[in-house]
Amino acid sequence: MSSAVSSPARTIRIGSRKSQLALVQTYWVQEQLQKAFPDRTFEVHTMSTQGDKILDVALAKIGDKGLFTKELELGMINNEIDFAVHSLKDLPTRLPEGLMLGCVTERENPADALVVHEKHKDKQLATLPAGAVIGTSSLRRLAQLRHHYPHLSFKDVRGNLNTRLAKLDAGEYDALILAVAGLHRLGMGDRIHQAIPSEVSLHAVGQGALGIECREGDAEVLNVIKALEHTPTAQRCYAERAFLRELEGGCQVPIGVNTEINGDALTLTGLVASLDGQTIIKESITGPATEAERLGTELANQAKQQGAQEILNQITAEMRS
Ligand SMILES: NCc1[nH]cc(CCC(=O)O)c1CC(=O)O
Repeated sequence: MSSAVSSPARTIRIGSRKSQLALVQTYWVQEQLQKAFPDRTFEVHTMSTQGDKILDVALAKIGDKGLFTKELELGMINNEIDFAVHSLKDLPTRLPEGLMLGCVTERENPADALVVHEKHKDKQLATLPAGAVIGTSSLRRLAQLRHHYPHLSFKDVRGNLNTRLAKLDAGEYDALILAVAGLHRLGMGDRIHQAIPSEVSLHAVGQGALGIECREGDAEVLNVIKALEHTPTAQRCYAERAFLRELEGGCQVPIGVNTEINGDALTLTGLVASLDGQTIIKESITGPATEAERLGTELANQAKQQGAQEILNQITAEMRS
């Protein structure tokens, strides 16, 4: 007599960058999925991405999108891993053929944080001395802070969070701007000196959420990762990503967003700034949360009518020269 033995559920291979933040995020995903699917096996496979290797070039000058995602995407296409966990804000708005954004997890606080050198512990952004050196690699943070606080100066900073904080503490900078979410996830929330309000600086598209990318048509994997989807975060991020997708050109651009959901309505605010912080275009749109992408695209077109395209063209030209 033969007994029918069902084949064991296939092992699911999770791809991750090797940075400390990436690993914390990936192990969190693994743990949540293991709880939801106790009979399955989840393995973590780590890979270095281009962005982990090129540390001496200003991020804004590297026009290449997907700096932190390309190797993981190749891993999925070559069937070495089944899905990849990203900080959603590092995931390009256009994905390679055959891959999709399969899940967006619940967002942490998406705001940016001011982290100061010890000697400025009594100061805030507004009261830092003239010429204080703020470390940031983000054109979005640079442009918005310049607009509100023209007395500050800005210097590029690269490397993982620990490296950046060490440079701050060594006196290379007076303060840094970092994401609240990243500091919290690494247990460094005590370094947050001031959460920067959205009136001063809008956050990056997707900031504070994790995005899980997988192969299109892999229904088994898609079904597994969907267990971690947080619908309100997903709707907000789909609107934010559509806004960015419709506006961005070849390089990093100063674009910030804010989203809110009230009942069935989603409000998206989007901002495009010139690098000197002199020109700011800020527009809002409200509509059904179920039509998130349409809202994002419409808002982008609204911003273009207000002159966003000219700002972006000028930045692209400056970056190329
Ligand atoms: N580009 C770096 C990056 N990508 C994601 C985060 C952490 C916060 C997040 O999940 O949005 C950070 C660090 C930072 O911006 O300070």
